[in-house]
Amino acid sequence: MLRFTKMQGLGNDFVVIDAIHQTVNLDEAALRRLADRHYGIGCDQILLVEPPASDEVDFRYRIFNADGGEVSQCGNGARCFARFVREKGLIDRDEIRVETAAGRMVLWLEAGGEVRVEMGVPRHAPAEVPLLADRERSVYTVNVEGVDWQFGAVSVGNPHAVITVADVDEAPVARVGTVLERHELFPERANIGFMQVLDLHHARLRVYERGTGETLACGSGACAAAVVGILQGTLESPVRIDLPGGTLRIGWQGRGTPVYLSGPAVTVFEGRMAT
Ligand SMILES: N[C@H](CCC[C@H](N)C(=O)O)C(=O)O
Repeated sequence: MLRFTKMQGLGNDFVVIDAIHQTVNLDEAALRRLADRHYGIGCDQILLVEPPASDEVDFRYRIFNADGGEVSQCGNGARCFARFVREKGLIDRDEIRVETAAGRMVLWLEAGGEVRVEMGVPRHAPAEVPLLADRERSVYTVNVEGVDWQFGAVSVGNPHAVITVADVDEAPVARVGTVLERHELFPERANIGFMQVLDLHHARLRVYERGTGETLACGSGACAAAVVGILQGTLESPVRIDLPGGTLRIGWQGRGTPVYLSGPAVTVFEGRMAT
């Protein structure tokens, strides 16, 4: 039986598994079943907590989308990871250093119950997003079903395209998100954000996530939207991002500096599942 903890960050939900104190062998089919909301536990992503590969970090953690694909970054997941290792007594400090496939991050469990994450330095060059483009632009254009969509592109450890719209409630998230998530422009596919700027420090956002579909919140998507808005001159740090599941706070001081994400992380239930 596989022991797991169900967690959520603004409704973006996770199955978190301690792969330090139990042997975990989950192939892509097993991961998909685990994430399935009818035949399994149900979640947007699965997080595997592993021992550190070096003494410079406290843990390593791996991220898998509901489609079973492994990815390198998850902002809401990082906060839940921090809450998990602290609640399980796997660490007795509120500052946690972790390594993912995207690199190293530092997380802080804060007094008010929120978690702050240093998400790393955003990357803007097309080859680093990755995005097929001849050069870096603040705005790219793609045609979907006869309509030109303009977007900003950035990697925050995972690829994001951010489209600015007048009203996120009217945005064609599923129709356009489905096409763009797997568009040939994005060699590794992409997370597609639809952002409505409200004022210089405040925006609304919906995200069609790579490998999962639209989620109630996307932490890396909120970081990507804030970075794109700041570079396009429509936002200034700090930025409050309102997603369907709630609000995240982003700070970024500009190119070459890390982006910071703050928000909640909640344990929902513990369980065991036959795999
Ligand atoms: N779907 C994302 C991974 C999860 C990101 C999201 N849940 C977050 O909070 O950042 C990707 O394929 O890069």
